[in-house]
Amino acid sequence: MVFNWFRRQHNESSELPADQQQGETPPTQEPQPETAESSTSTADTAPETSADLLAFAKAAYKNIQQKQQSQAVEPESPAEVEIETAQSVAAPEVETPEVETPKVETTVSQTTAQEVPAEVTETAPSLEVDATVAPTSTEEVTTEEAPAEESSVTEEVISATSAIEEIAEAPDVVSPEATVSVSTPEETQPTAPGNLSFLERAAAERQAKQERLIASAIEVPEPEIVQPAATTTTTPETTEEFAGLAFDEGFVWSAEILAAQGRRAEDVSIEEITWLKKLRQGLDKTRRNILNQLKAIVGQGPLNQAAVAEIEALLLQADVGVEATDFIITSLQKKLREEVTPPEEAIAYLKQILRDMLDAPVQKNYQPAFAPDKDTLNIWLITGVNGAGKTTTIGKIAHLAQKSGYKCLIGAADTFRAAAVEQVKVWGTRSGVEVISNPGKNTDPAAVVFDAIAAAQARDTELLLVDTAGRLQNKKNLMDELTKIRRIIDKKAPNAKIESLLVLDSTLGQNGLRQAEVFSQAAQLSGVVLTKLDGTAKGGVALAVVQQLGLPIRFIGAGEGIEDLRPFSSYEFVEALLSG
Ligand SMILES: Nc1nc2c(ncn2[C@@H]2O[C@H](COP(=O)(O)OP(=O)(O)OP(=O)(O)O)[C@@H](O)[C@H]2O)c(=O)[nH]1
Repeated sequence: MVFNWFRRQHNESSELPADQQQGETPPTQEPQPETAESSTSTADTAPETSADLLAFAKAAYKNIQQKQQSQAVEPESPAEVEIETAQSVAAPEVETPEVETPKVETTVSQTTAQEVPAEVTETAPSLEVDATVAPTSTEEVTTEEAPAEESSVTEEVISATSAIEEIAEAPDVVSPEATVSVSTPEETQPTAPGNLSFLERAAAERQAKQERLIASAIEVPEPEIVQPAATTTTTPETTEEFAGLAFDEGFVWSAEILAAQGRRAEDVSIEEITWLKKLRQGLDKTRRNILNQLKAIVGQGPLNQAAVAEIEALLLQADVGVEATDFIITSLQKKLREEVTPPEEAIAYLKQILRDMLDAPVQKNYQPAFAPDKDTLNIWLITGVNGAGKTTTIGKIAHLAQKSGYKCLIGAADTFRAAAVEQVKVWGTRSGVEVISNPGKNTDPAAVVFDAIAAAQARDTELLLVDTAGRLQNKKNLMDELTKIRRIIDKKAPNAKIESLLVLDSTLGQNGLRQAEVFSQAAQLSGVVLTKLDGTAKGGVALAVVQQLGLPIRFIGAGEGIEDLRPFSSYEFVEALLSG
């Protein structure tokens, strides 16, 4: 099953035609349920009290653990996966579409299958902590399960095994890792007196071993790790960590955000939690520095002049922009003047104002979810000034599309800078998506787009991402170039669904907006990708973007890694911005 990141639901099979897939997709809640009156309204199934929410988070954590364990038990021969993925990645220049297409498809499923092993691998260091206690412990475990080669070894193993079993059964003694680790030293074989019977000798050995095991177990540097990490089925503790995922405040918050959107605990995935934690962490600066104070003021009741001035200053500092700030203050004042609003409700209302603002452009041209249409060619032109994160964004979207079951291709049409093509190719390799480029110098970008569309049509590509030049020095040139590209698309792929997305660096705040205005005049923009939201105090620029440009935010980036970009959700964004 492929998780469609764009639609936030599982595709039953990425291979099925769209009409069949719809039938097989399990019904899910809209990602943003709180569009109406009450921001506290949740889906019927969503837990309501904090105790319920904690239980939900625990259940979600346990489910993720179990999924990870079952996947770890059945490894998908990572060696093969790697080889084949590498093959498909390493052959971007192959011309024959018939050969290429199945490869791309293979990459899709394998990339998905690879995720978990990759994540499990990431957790290796924590598991290796045990291994360092007993460097050969892994071998020992293997030996235990495999038939022993020599009888003396067998004997040794039998007694060691029974000792392990006994100790494992004994309460509060030692974790299996520690137990295994101590079984290493072969040279410490007991020297049982020759006149003892075999059973007596074995019992003596067992006794001696047990003593040694207990003694060594006490030496384990972290005695609190008594719980067997790999087999934990008890309720997660706050300090618990599994597969690199800690059950901490961030996990609970993320689980709550998913619960509020009607997700079931068993459907919560490690990737969604990881992303939400990252988003919240990324917006930490904006939240802590500015918007938390805003919450405090709003929570005090009707706004007096001083409070209005303070809110104004706070919002402007967060780069919310004058227009959006005015709108927020006017809406708040109206509400707080009309009725006595307890702090919690005032904050909920503030969240609703922000969500409504962020969703306004989407509601004008209603689209249920921003996603490439299945079984048709979608062409997304990616524009933006150099350094905004354009190339990185293309790579991340390509990765997301692959993972979500779309056949994807990249057209390297930023031919103005030679390095740009190379950079896009690197990201193509990372995401396992082919890049169509023209190696010649000063190639016409429109010609590259032409080739890329031809390749996309030959391969039944569903999403063609086109990198475009981002220089701003000459607005007319930019406009001419983009117009030419649009003309080629209209001619060559008249039925394609076209989006023109502007990549905007959020750390630039209001300055970025001025660039955006130039682009929106030149490029018939249909949406924005907001990058570098991690670590900026200017997260409020998202509100300025929609208010001033009237454009919806389609994706947000919160890090340099391939997983650090996701489709935008106003609900998640506002919660990350305003939840303490
Ligand atoms: N922290 C952070 N860095 C990012 C993010 N997105 C991109 N970057 C970084 O921003 C820098 C510029 O990104 P690019 O993708 O090369 O930007 P570009 O717009 O293609 O610019 P050119 O390469 O100059 O054409 C790189 O160092 C990226 O790693 C993000 O969401 N967070």
